[in-house]
Amino acid sequence: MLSHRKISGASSLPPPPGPAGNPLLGNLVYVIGPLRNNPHRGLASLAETYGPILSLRLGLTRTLLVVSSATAAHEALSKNDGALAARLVPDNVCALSYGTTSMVFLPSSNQLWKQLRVVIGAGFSSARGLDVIRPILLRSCSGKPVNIREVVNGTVLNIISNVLFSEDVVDLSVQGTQMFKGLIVPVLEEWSKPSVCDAFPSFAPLEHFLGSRHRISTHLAKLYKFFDQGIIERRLASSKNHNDLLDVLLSRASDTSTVTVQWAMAQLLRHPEKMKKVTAELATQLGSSDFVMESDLNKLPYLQAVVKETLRLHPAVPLIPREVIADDVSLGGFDVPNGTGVVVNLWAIGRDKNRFLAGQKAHTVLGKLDFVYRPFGAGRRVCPGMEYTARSVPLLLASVLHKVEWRLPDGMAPEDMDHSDRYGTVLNLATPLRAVPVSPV
Ligand code: HEM
Repeated sequence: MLSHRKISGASSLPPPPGPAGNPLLGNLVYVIGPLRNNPHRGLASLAETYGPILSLRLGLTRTLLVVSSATAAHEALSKNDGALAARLVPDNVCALSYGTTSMVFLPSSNQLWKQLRVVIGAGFSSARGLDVIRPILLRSCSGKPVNIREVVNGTVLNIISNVLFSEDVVDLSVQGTQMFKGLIVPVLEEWSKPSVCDAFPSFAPLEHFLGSRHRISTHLAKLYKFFDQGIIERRLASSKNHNDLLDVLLSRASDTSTVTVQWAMAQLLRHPEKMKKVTAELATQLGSSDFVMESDLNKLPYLQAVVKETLRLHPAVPLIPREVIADDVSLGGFDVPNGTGVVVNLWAIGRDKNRFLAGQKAHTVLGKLDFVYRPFGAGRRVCPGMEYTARSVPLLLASVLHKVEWRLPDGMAPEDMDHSDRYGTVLNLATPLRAVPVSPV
């Protein structure tokens, strides 16, 4: 549940601008209405009217600040790192006490949070696990359409579970992926939606018995059972932190990487001349070698730029939710009281027309970008998978592309592809990407 802290005393600074709201509900109707689906787009268009720092009121007491420029994000996440080091905890993640035990939501002062960051940092800083990318190449160039997400996801889950538990979660030869996805998808879907309890905590008991909290508890219980009795039982049984690490595996690590590879493939299929350039780079640099190795990556600057550009246009985590936990905080010259929720809109920042002249056109500024737009966040809560992803996602993309020619199914033209997105726990393609792998001539 969103915490309701005491608002600090009067400030001489003005509050940020924002749309007028109902006296009782504030902007709540807007937040659980038009902003419920694709909030990254709705918030970006509000920023066009109200500027890079705007405020929304939820109910009588809760204020949400939306940050939509790189400068304001830097001020929020880096300069005010300590003051904004807490996560905004939405009501929906409180089911089965998830929000109070998950590393993603624990306060940064919590001992378990500190321990888990060390565990993850150590596990993901080594090259361990990356060799399981190879099975992607075991697929045949069948000439039949395949779902790119499914091609990549089983492998990603195995990379991550190998790093965390030294064991495969998904046996690629059986249908483990499907079973796993069937259990996790409903949880992720529910988590991504705002709840009326975010503004009115007193509704929580009702939600607990009838609403989304009840549904999430049921789904989560099934998922925990799957892991406790399932494929990785032996290993996890000896790990004291297994649910905490499991949470990282489920909610953060696997879908973010999969969806990034999927978006990169979508952009390349939509821009065949860029696809040609990236596959030519692979052919020149890797020659007859069957597998892409991590050591090959520094010979593939164009492919690396494709990944960066993908993260700019389609950040897997488009909104970063934080909460102010200190007094006397100001952002962009506005007063930001203790207890204010702050949402950094990475999607809007990556498409800032003043900064990226290319606007929404992908690949035209390839190579010139660095992570200035922060697709992994910043400060003490920066994504602990950042460095690992910088190695694993290019390696995954290279493995999908090397020695395979990908075509759109059913004679579809690149301009007919559906490029719209869908906000969930990660920013996904609204229409799953299907393509046909064939052996290159
Ligand atoms: C394309 C891949 C990924 C992207 C775009 C991404 C993005 C992000 C972003 C934007 C945040 C919020 C950071 C902030 O608040 O400043 C985050 C947090 C997090 N990420 Fe990632 N991530 C990716 C992959 C991974 C991987 C592979 C892991 C596995 C270790 C991971 C684990 C986490 C965790 C545990 C947090 C919460 C950290 C905390 O609150 O202390 N992520 N990620």
